[in-house]
Amino acid sequence: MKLIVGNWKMNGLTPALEEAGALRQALEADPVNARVGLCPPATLIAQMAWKLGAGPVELGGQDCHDKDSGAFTGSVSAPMLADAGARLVILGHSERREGFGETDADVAAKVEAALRAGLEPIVCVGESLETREAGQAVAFVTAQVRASLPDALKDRPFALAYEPIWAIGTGLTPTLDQIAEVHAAIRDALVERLGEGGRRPPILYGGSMKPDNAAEILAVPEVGGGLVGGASLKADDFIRIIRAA
Ligand SMILES: O=C(COP(=O)(O)O)[C@@H](O)CO
Repeated sequence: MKLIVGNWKMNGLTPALEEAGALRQALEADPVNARVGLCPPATLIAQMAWKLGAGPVELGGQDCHDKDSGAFTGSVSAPMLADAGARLVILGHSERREGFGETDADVAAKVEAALRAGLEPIVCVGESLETREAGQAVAFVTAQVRASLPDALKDRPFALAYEPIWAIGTGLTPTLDQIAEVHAAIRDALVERLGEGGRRPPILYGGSMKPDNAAEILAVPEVGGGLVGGASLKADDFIRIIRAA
């Protein structure tokens, strides 16, 4: 079963809760054979948890601190996300790695924090355009996989997300062959890193996934779902992607 997760990034005020309600209603009226997650800004998680109830949409955070509590002004911990109603958390997104200087070691520490809180991490990796043009995409991404995943993941549920940085929010996407090549390499790196535990996690694709390209991307071998940005903000678009799964 594919896992389709929406990442609202820093978008969404209280009225956007209606989109989550519309998503729940649509999926309850016409269920899909896919797991669906939504990661709104932290400020909306608790209200959205009421809106979504025990329905078919799981809630997630977009980041967490690696400590459970303490003097870290402005940060949100994994136990806080879980307390608000989240079950998932996106970690190591390129917008965190690039914009906030997060290293692979930082991401691994956050993954451990997420696991302590009972959250299911979605760990993001992906290369820049410069790295791809230098022919280093596979080497770069598999190095990120090896260094961002702590041993604790061996027997815990989690997902990987391959998100080429140059495809995020640009309307550009890799070719299907390029996606297949990187996803196969990620699977090999997962098994090398975590043994048998590396065979199970879904490897999502993210980066300009839209209603009109979702079906072909989701059909690529080893693509276990999608991590969707802009197209998850409106329930109608997001539902079309979910139905493509
Ligand atoms: O960043 C992502 C892709 O964003 P798009 O707007 O879909 O290009 C991914 O994490 C989903 O947010």
